[in-house]
Order: sequence, then C-alpha cells, then structure tokens
Amino acid sequence: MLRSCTAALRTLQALRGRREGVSPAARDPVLARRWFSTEKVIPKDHALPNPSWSKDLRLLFDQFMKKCEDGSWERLPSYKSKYTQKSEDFKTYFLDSKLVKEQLSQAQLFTRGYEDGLGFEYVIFYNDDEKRTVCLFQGGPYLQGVPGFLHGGAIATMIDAAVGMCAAIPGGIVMTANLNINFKRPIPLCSVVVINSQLDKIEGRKLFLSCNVRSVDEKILYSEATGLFIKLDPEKSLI
Ligand SMILES: CCCCC/C=C\C/C=C\C/C=C\C/C=C\CCCC(=O)SCCNC(=O)CCNC(=O)[C@H](O)C(C)(C)COP(=O)(O)OP(=O)(O)OC[C@H]1O[C@@H](n2cnc3c(N)ncnc32)[C@H](O)[C@@H]1OP(=O)(O)O
Repeated sequence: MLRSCTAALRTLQALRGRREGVSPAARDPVLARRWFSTEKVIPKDHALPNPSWSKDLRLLFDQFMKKCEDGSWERLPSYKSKYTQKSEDFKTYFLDSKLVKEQLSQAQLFTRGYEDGLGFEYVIFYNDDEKRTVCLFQGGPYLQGVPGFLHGGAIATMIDAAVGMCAAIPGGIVMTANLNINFKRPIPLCSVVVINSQLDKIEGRKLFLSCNVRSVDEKILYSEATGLFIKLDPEKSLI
C-alpha cells in the first residue's frame, strides 16, 4: 500500500513537472526507470526462508520442498495483503466497496504484521490427495505470554490460520465458526513446531477439521484442536 501511495505521489509530482515544462523522467530518475523498463513490482512472498529462520525451520522447509518435487505437496505462498484471488473474491462478494477503499487501505494479514523473526514465521504446505496441511511455525519474541513461552492467543491464531488454509483450498471462501483448542504443553518461545491439519468431513457448507501441534521430533504433543469452517453464502450479507 505504502509502495502504491509512493508511486502515486511520484506520478503526481512528475505530471506537475510536465506542466512546468520539465520532463517527468528528468525530474524523477526512479519514475524514469519504471517508465522505461518492463520491471514490475513483485509482492514479497513471506513463506520463504529469511535470516531469522532457525536451523530446524530451514531443515524442515528443505524436506518439504523436496516432497513438492513430485507434485504431491505444494508450498502455499503468503502475502501481507490482497495478492490472492480468494481475497479479491472475498472483497467483491462480501464487503461494501466504499469500506474497502476508505477503511481497508492499511489492512494487512494479522500474522504478517511483524518484522522478520519477531512474530509469526511460518510456511504452509498442502497435500491435495490427503486434504491436509503441514504448517512449520517459529513463534518469535513478540509473541510471549507466560515468560519464555508462546502466548495462547498466538498459538490459537496460528492454528486458525493453518486449519483455515486446509479448509479454504477445497472449500473456497470460508470463515471460522468454531475453534476448540486443548493446550497440553507450553511451547517455548522461538522454538519450531509443526501444525498438522486435516479435513475430516464436509456437510453442505460446513467443513470439519482436526489439528495437532507437535515438536519437530514429534515427541511432544503441544496442542490439539478441532475446527468448524463455514463456506460463505454469496447471497447472505456478512454485515
Ligand atoms: C480461512 C481462509 C479464508 C479465505 C477467504 C479470504 C481471503 C483469503 C486470503 C488470505 C487468507 C489467508 C489466511 C487466512 C488466515 C486465517 C484464517 C482466519 C479466519 C478467521 O479468523 S474468520 C474470523 C472469525 N470468524 C468469524 O468472525 C465468523 C463469524 N460468524 C459468521 O459470520 C457466521 O456465523 C458464519 C458466516 C460463520 C456462518 O453464517 P451463515 O449465515 O453463512 O451460516 P448459518 O448460520 O446458516 O450456518 C450454516 C450451518 O453451520 C452451522 N453453524 C454455524 N455456526 C456454527 C457454530 N459456531 N457451531 C456449530 N454449527 C454452526 C449452522 O447450524 C448451519 O448448519 P445446518 O446447515 O446444518 O443447519
């Protein structure tokens, strides 16, 4: 958003320059580069390694990337805002367009709001045959609850995001209607955990899923959850 505001400002300044008899490119070399090249602004995919990723997270990431090679698994990209067809569809069908323009200009995905390494570092892989996702998650220092451990709300957020993606891929535009979590062991801050989600059943617009959160060596079961997601009805207003 900030980038597009800056771009708009540059264009405006350049056009003002044209009225004053100065070529826009001469006034603004950045704008000139953009106008005369085919370069496009590519949004950052946050579901890729960055320097804050621990060795554990990188190792697991590499293992799953290998599993993607035969097409059985797929890495799901993740953006701060709006770059998926699903989020555009959601706005089209369920949000008032005035609200989208005026109030959502600053909006970004809750889990991607922190600087690298401080909050939610994660990548989700999807297996279509098995209708399941595996989310590799490293919870950073800004997600502390009880000293030294992850906040339960941060764990719930990641479970919701991981289970939600497992529902949204086959289900389309869905929302969480119910999420039940048993917190069995506290998760150490900055450690890596594996969130396994599974689509169990679909009944009409209802998708039932289950989930567990385990340590990398699978020896510790941190949390278990079940979720109910509802496929939104385009005929029904959300507000
Ligand atoms: C999750 C991905 C979403 C994808 C879409 C958008 C963009 C994607 C792009 C990027 C996203 C990336 C990652 C996503 C990350 C995180 C996911 C976050 C998800 C959320 O953070 S989301 C916020 C919290 N969420 C809410 O804010 C919902 C508030 N809620 C409602 O807006 C309505 O409640 C709604 C719409 C859910 C249903 O409303 P509705 O009118 O369409 O349906 P209705 O009420 O008729 O229920 C139909 C049948 O479900 C049964 N049913 C309903 N609720 C039940 C319950 N709680 N327990 C047991 N059964 C229940 C009924 O009993 C009936 O059952 P039956 O058909 O058998 O009679």
